[in-house]
Amino acid sequence: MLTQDEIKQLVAKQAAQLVQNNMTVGIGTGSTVYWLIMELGSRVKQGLFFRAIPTSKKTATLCAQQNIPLAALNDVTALDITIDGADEIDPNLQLIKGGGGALLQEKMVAAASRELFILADETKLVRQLGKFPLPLEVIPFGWKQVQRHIQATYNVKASLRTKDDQPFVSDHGHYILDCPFNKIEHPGILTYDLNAIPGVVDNGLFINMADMVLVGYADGRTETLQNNTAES
Ligand SMILES: O=C(CO)[C@H](O)[C@H](O)COP(=O)(O)O
Repeated sequence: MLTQDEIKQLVAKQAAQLVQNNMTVGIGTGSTVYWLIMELGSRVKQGLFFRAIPTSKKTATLCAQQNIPLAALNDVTALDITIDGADEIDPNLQLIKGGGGALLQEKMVAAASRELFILADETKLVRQLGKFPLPLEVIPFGWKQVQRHIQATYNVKASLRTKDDQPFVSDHGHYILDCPFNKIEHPGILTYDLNAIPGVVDNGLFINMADMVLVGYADGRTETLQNNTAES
């Protein structure tokens, strides 16, 4: 049986084969994507040339260490593909992302891509989104107002994400509120409602964005799930 980390390596290795010469590729953030970057680094050593648009400072640093050429989102008109991880994936391939705090840049890069390809180990598949606390990226000014709004509207206790006993600060200088909705009945509606709250920059729901999910299982199998439904 494979460990979770070995499953991440397995799917990352397969996904790295999607990258072809001269492509512009969005590179996600997280422990699964770490293995993707390592694999792409080896392919670059063997002569592959592509441009990476990183979704976080962490990913940019890892790509640079692997000699993967980087470009900024503003330097390109469109990306061929973005490969990223996810925190939860429902049967319609709706996602919760942002466990690593990079949701804003991840969503912008994914939105500019012709295809969003998600890598996951089987623990990320859920029947309904919401067990994983939904990250809300908020501006630090008046963040407690947003927290109160979430409590009053949804009866959900949003907690300020911290790191070393200090508020976690995103690459863009924002805070993150983690919101344990538990069950999200209508993610497509919730994403609009949340983003309409003053002070919210974005939320971790990725609705109708993923085209494919490559899932790895502990027994070494992998499976590709395709997006064939629209969100209710
Ligand atoms: O959204 C993300 C970062 O903001 C990651 O893709 C998500 O948290 C999954 O991470 P991992 O591959 O480490 O399980």
